[in-house]
Amino acid sequence: MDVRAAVATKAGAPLTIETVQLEGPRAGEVLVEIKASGVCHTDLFTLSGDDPEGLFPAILGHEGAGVVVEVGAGVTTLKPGDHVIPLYTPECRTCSYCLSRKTNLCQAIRETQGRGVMPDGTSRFKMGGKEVLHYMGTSTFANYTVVPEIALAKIREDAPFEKVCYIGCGVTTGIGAVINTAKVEPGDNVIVFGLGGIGLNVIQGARMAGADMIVGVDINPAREALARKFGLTHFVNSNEVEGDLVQYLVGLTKGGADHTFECIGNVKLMRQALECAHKGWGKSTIIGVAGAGQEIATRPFQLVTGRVWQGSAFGGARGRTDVPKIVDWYMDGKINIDDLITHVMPIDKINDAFQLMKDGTSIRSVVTF
Ligand SMILES: NC(=O)C1=CN([C@@H]2O[C@H](COP(=O)(O)OP(=O)(O)OC[C@H]3O[C@@H](n4cnc5c(N)ncnc54)[C@H](O)[C@@H]3O)[C@@H](O)[C@H]2O)C=CC1
Ligand SMILES: N[C@@H](CCC(=O)N[C@@H](CSC=O)C(=O)NCC(=O)O)C(=O)O
Ligand SMILES: [Zn+2]
Ligand SMILES: [Zn+2]
Repeated sequence: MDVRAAVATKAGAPLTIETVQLEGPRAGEVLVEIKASGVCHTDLFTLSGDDPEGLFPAILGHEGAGVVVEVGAGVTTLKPGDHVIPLYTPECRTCSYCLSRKTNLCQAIRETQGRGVMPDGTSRFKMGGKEVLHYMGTSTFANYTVVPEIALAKIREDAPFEKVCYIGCGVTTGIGAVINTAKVEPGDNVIVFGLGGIGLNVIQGARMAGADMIVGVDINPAREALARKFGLTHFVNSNEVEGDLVQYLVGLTKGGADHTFECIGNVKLMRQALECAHKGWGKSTIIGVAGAGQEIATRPFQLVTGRVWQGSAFGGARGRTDVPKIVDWYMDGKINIDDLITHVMPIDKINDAFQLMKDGTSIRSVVTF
């Protein structure tokens, strides 16, 4: 079938809207009509050429929501008409990672996903007779996509696609990092570096967890007002801090934070986030994704003296199990998504969504089909 997709032809180039041929679902796969997709900083990161796994030409997008159109042979848990959110972290429930109960990083299809192909090693997308690659196993910047059954969360049918698509990455990543990975406790002091589409959800999660001080660090002063609505208690514009930012934050939190989160993807800030965690017990969680060749560093003494450095992918969430529950939280008014979706536009305007992100004007843009 012909589908409309925003194609990333090469690193650094704008996406182009194209008619692409999509083959139907093979065994274990599902054809999904994508109704809406958020644009995450990770899409921009891969498009920029910084992603060591970035491959072109490809159809990016990993924050979608839509409806099942057709299922391939052997698919038992989904049927046409079901509403779904594609998962870049699948949940097969049978691999050793899933069965360990120690991680959400299901590895059932990770190798082929990283090569931009379906689990059988081929792509379903073609343009002008040539293969176009999948991205993160989801490729939601197309009005139809094919996704493995294990990478689809079935969600309730009354949830609006334009809002809950954001649960496909940003909401779950931010709130999940607080609840599942860091396990923030009532009364904890928290510092969040980066108040964008992820960091504001970390703030929202910290408030849900009952944190006391919730400090946000950003260079964009426009982020303060919205962050306060989500639970921020102290805003720090790092461009305005005189002297050492780490010392300033340690002073503000009277000895360091119980938990810090890096939500930018900057290795220097990852170090600062670790070093302003409390001596003896402070935990620093890296969420931001850094480019090829970037490495983190600190004095080992920072860890010897009790700080813990860890990371979080997709908020530690097991997608098929947890995503439907997060959709319920939204529908029950327990979490705020609406105020974070600052721009909605047709897929034809997707390059505007990237520009708004680069300019620091948007929190989340959602493209519709
Ligand atoms: N680990 C995971 O599972 C996931 C990781 N990510 C990553 O999280 C990071 C954040 O993504 P988004 O929130 O969508 O990006 P965003 O662009 O919406 O937000 C980034 C924020 O960082 C701020 N910032 C930039 N440079 C700064 C600096 N030097 N000091 C202080 N603040 C600064 C910006 O002003 C902005 O508010 C990205 O690296 C993204 O790739 C995103 C989703 C999932
Ligand atoms: N491909 C990159 C790393 C990209 C990355 O870290 N992705 C995150 C999700 S970011 C979502 O917006 C993730 O979950 N990673 C786990 C994984 O298995 O990919 C690189 O090679 O550095
Ligand atoms: Zn993302
Ligand atoms: Zn698995």
